[in-house]
Amino acid sequence: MIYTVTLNPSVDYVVFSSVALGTLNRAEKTFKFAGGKGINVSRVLKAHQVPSTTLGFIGGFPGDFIKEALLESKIENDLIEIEDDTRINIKLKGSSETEINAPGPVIKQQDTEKLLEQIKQFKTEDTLVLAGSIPASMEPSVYQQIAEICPCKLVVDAEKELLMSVLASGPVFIKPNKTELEEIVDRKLESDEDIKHAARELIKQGAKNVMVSLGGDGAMLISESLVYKAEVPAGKVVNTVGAGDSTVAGMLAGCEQGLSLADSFKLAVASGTATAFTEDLATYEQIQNILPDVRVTIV
Ligand SMILES: Nc1ncnc2c1ncn2[C@@H]1O[C@H](COP(=O)(O)OP(=O)(O)O)[C@@H](O)[C@H]1O
Ligand SMILES: O=P(O)(O)OC[C@H]1O[C@](O)(COP(=O)(O)O)[C@@H](O)[C@@H]1O
Repeated sequence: MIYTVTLNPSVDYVVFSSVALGTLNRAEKTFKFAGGKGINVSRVLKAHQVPSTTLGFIGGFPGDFIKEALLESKIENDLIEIEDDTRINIKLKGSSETEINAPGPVIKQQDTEKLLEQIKQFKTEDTLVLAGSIPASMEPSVYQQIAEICPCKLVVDAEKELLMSVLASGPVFIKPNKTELEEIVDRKLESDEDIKHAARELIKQGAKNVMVSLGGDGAMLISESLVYKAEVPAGKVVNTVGAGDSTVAGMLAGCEQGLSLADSFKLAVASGTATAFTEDLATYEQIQNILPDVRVTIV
């Protein structure tokens, strides 16, 4: 089983509107989606017909919205109910994309312990996807703690210290975007060669594979001995929220379906791009339509 863990889920409130600060703006259209990185990974895995169970903390009316959405999509969950409200993140789609992600609810120590107990029960053949930020009330060491007790394969998509803290546990893959990788190595990455070297620094610290997403420039997959680059087709970008999560889900789906590393990577990038070209997360058909136009090469 694939378990996705989202410590800080969100309702994503997507607002298509021109934005002028300090005055009234009227939106053209709005959408509410069940979000947060692990939840998005589960939703796109579902599109690939790969089952998963989503874990984490959920509370209040935004929590009810997310549970309802998971139920509707027939995604299993073992979410822990908390008293505080799950956050609402604002995604403004004007002439450019602006995001405001909230800090998240208060998580009590006893609830963190419940989650750790759930994770300890996983089997060696399971996969745990640990993704996204942690609520401001949680200890930053929680990712490291989870990685250390996790008895199965680990996949991580998170920023800076959270990501760094799990490397020693040997995640099978991690997915920083280029900006996140630059922040980690504390320098600008101008070329594929620069990205490769930066990714290999994380491999030296324990990561098995590093998938670096490059927005409209596609992605790179770097391991100790190989480097793949994927280029994406041109298209109309509608909403990139969840594109990175879709990439993670596509990679997992490919591996789960027994595809080669290169073909899994191709499916990952097609999944990310298909999501960037649509309002919500991509459907199976949208991903399949993009797939033949993704070009993967060894660099
Ligand atoms: N402008 C775009 N055009 C085409 N594909 C895109 C675009 N932006 C994102 N994607 C796709 O989504 C993937 C993840 O996007 P990225 O922005 O790098 O990740 P994150 O959402 O984690 O910041 C990319 O590797 C690519 O496949
Ligand atoms: O946990 P964080 O880092 O605040 O990110 C949460 C946000 O990221 C998302 O999961 C989207 O992530 P990506 O665009 O990186 O795929 C949203 O659903 C959510 O609002």
